[in-house]
This record gives sequence, structure tokens and C-alpha cells, in this order.
Amino acid sequence: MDKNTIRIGTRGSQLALYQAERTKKELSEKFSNLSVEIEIIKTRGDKILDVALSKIGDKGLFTKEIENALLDETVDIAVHSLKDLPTVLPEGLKLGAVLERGEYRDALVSKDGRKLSELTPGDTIATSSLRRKAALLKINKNFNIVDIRGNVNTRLRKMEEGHCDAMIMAAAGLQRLELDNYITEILDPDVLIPATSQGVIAIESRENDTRIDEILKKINHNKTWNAIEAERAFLHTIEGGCQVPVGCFTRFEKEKFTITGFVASVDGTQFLIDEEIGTVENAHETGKRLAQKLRKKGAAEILANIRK
Ligand SMILES: NCc1[nH]cc(CCC(=O)O)c1CC(=O)O
Repeated sequence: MDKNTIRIGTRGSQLALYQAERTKKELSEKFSNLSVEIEIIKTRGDKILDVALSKIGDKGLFTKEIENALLDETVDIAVHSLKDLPTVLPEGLKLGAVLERGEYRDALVSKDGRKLSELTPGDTIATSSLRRKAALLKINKNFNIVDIRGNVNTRLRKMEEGHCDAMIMAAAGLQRLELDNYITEILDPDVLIPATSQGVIAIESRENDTRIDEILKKINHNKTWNAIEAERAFLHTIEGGCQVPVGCFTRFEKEKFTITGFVASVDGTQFLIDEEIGTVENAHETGKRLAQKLRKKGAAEILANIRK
């Protein structure tokens, strides 16, 4: 293996390619004689386009084939949207680094420019995320929520064709594709708490690959790392994946941060929310504590009912 080359494994979607290119740029800026190559790998999630994500119920749907390439040493690192990466990674792999977090909130994209507060029960709002669905139904139980799949461009086209009046997407995804002009409204966490790790680009690497560890150390963003340590510990302890209505976000104030998390029933009628304050030294424990707090309030029962 040429020690001046680093091969990035990524999905071929426009968003994934943007993220891989961003990583390549950061690597090239820090290591001028490193040759960075991008390898596109197709995943099962790219092939199944007609089933709601929450119904496939398969962790690592968008990551498994890429992780196998990492383990086979066909590639050296893999770039993902962190929110698509399960909290437990396959044996032999680890989270190597994260890039500075971008916009972490969700965005409303509506066909005629109306904001969320201007939408009425007759309007159809598309999202395939149970987290977004629960939060919308909590705001108005009569909203008509429908599923939608496909990449960002496909979704925008579906809306134009009449599939829905509005939809919710991660603002970061739209921004990365330079589609921010479609954003009608950025939704603050008091309206919709984002997904764990939303807006974070992650680099997965092999355990015990010291050459890669040395490289990744230089591009890792520490503050983002601390935030996602807390958020992923929360998600792991609550035992939520992308198949359950769970979310959290972290705000920093100097050395301290506050993590706010929620667990809800799919219809939004049960909605538990709480927060914890932590420091960078105990980020993991803080996230875990928040999950335990919500479990005491009944989070486990809410989630067990959804999984039934
Ligand atoms: N689940 C798909 C996915 N994974 C990452 C992003 C956007 C980028 C990010 O959140 O980091 C999206 C699109 C969306 O949720 O609208």
C-alpha cells in the first residue's frame, strides 16, 4: 500500500459525493503530498427505492457495502452522513473523525411558500422519518403526513408533481446540494428537534490503522466530536435508531453544553423531552444520563410499543 495515497469509499449520490469531496479537500489542504482518491460504492439502500425507510428496518442499509470495502482494505476511510451511521459499528471499524458541523436543523420546503404555521390539516406533508412525523402530529394532529423516498432532487420533483404540499428535509442536505433557495423555513428545535448527529459529516476508519489515525487527527473538529459523543451516547442508551421517533441536539456555551432529547409515540400524543448539562470531559456520560432520565419517565415503554 502506497503510504502517500488515501482512498475514500462513498455512496454515489450527489450528497454523498459532495461529502467525500469536502473530506478530500480538507485532507489535501492539510497534507499537500497526499494523493486522495474517491471510490464510489453502491449500497442496498441505493437499490431499494420503493419502500419506506422505517419499514425496511435494516441498520446500516446505506453503509454495509462501504464498510465491507473498508474491512477488505479496498478503501482506507469511508465518508458518511453521521446520522445514517448506527451507534455500534462493525467489529474492526471505528469513527475516525468528524468535520465541523454544518446546519443541524430541519427545513420546511413548501410548494407555495407557506410556512409551517400557515399549513392546515388539508395539506399533505411528506416525510419518511418517524421523528418528523411525530413532531408534526404533535403540532397538529390532523396534518396529513405521507411517506416519500428518493434523493433530494427526486423529492423536490415529486412535490412539483403533486405528491405533497410541503416536506421536511435536513437543511444541511439542501445546502450541500446548493438547493437552499428551496428552503421555506428553518425549523428551530422548539418546533422540531433534529436527528442525532444531523449535519455532521463522519469519517469511518479501521481500528489499529495508525497511519490513517495520524492523518485523521489533523482534520477532526473537536467541538463537533464532543457534541456527537453526547448525542450518540444518548441514542445508544435510549436504543433508538432511525426507525423510532427520537431526536436530540447540543448547544455549547463556552466549556459547557446542554443536550436536549426527546422520545415520542408515532402519533405524537406521547412526547417526552428533557435536557442535561455537561462538559467536554464527560460528554459521553452526559448523553447517557439524558437517555436514562427519559427512560425513567417511560421512554422504553413508548419505544417498545412502536417496535411491536
Ligand atoms: N436520511 C437521509 C439523510 N442523511 C443525511 C441527510 C442530510 C445531511 C445531514 O443531516 O447530515 C439526509 C437527508 C435528509 O434527512 O433530509
